[in-house]
Amino acid sequence: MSDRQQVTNARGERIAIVAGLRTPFAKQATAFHGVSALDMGKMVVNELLSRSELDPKLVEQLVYGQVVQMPAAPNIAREIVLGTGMDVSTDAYSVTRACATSFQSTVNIAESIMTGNIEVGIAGGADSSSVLPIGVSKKLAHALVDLTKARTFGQKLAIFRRLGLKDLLPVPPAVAEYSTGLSMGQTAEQMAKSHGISRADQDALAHRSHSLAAETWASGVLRDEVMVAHVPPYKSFIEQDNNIRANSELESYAKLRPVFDRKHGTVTAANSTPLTDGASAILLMSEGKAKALGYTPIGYIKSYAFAAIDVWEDMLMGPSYATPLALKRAGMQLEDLTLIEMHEAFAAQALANMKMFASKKFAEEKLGQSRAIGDIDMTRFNVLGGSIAYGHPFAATGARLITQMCNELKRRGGGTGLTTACAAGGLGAAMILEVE
Ligand SMILES: CC(=O)SCCNC(=O)CCNC(=O)[C@H](O)C(C)(C)COP(=O)(O)OP(=O)(O)OC[C@H]1O[C@@H](n2cnc3c(N)ncnc32)[C@H](O)[C@@H]1OP(=O)(O)O
Repeated sequence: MSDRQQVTNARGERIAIVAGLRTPFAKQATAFHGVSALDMGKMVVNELLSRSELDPKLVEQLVYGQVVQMPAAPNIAREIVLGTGMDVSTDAYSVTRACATSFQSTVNIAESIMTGNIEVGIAGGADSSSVLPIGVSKKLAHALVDLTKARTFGQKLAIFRRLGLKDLLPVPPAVAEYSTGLSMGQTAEQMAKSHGISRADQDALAHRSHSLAAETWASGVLRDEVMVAHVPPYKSFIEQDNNIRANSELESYAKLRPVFDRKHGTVTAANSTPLTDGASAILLMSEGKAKALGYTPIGYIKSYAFAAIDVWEDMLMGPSYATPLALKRAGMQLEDLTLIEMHEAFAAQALANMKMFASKKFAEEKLGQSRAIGDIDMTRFNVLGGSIAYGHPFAATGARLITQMCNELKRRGGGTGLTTACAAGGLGAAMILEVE
């Protein structure tokens, strides 16, 4: 069996990315405070359809995701269809793959096109860190269920007596690994220590990210892929990501105290992604359908791969496992790529992955291959800045990376670009895009 992946339908047509769009990304409890992931998802899908001038009836499937679930609307994809101008007969389902969720939704639509089940679909993801499903303690939840079964006043009183004051406190969702209890930030600390990533290197990468993202916004190129979002009840709007720091001084990064290991740590608010609100969406079609409808795709999917590793150590190392698979499936080496876009969950995580890309030992011991994945040339790496600056609404990030990569490759006259992300659960995603 060949290692090469055939990302085409039965007619040999490629999977075309026709357009991509996102809302601006806003720091927690700022411009999108009170706006749910579902509402942001509706905004972006509506605007994508309107900008594409596509008859909604032609969209056969919508696959969407969110990481922090809204219990009242568990199938966010279907709610988007029902809450926008889309046709009610558009099939819709939701997926989750933690921070790689919109890589997954994009692949789901691509695979539906590859099998010939559909010709046109929309993928994406949204997350809100401001509208959260605040839960109750396990003891209170247990008691509330028991209360529904209690028949007498005495039985009800006995149930209340089991509860202490702290059992009544609300419980927000944790940005932590379920099976280890470690937060993502603690995992980043762990990776900084096991891979010898210095505080100075982390701060320098974060500073680079902000500086490049600020330059990119100033250049005006993001206007094509970032909508102006009018925030319900439509008294305010946000037109630009609000976490990016233009003209920030590297010295100010060094002054911050570490957050996740206050005594010996190196991971700070400045070299981590902030908690963020936002949504993104991508319109995909078979190459033939795109052509028939008169669209010029912004890119095509050349290969993709997902990988999974253990969660106890180096859990955010997914790019180092998924990338070699995607490269092999594309029949390429790292140095063949025009650009590389790696999700920066934390500077420590991105730098640890970059170090492992260059390590022959890692390749031999962990990947079973004699050659290192390759040295990352910084002139091709996250050239427009990364998630540390733009922010990271978990499920929306993958589609941001894919869209931004296609548009930047196009501006550079075409080529191939790798987009890759780590995700909770020890997962990794990689997708290689080609642009003419
Ligand atoms: C697979 C994955 O992607 S895993 C990743 C999942 N995501 C996460 O885990 C989110 C991680 N991030 C977080 O939890 C939070 O952003 C934290 C805990 C790191 C920081 O939260 P907060 O303390 O609320 O951050 P906040 O924005 O208030 O910044 C704290 C301080 O640092 C300062 N600061 C932040 N960034 C910078 C910067 N780039 N330069 C200088 N100062 C900065 C702020 O101005 C603020 O200063 P102040 O206290 O004087 O006002």
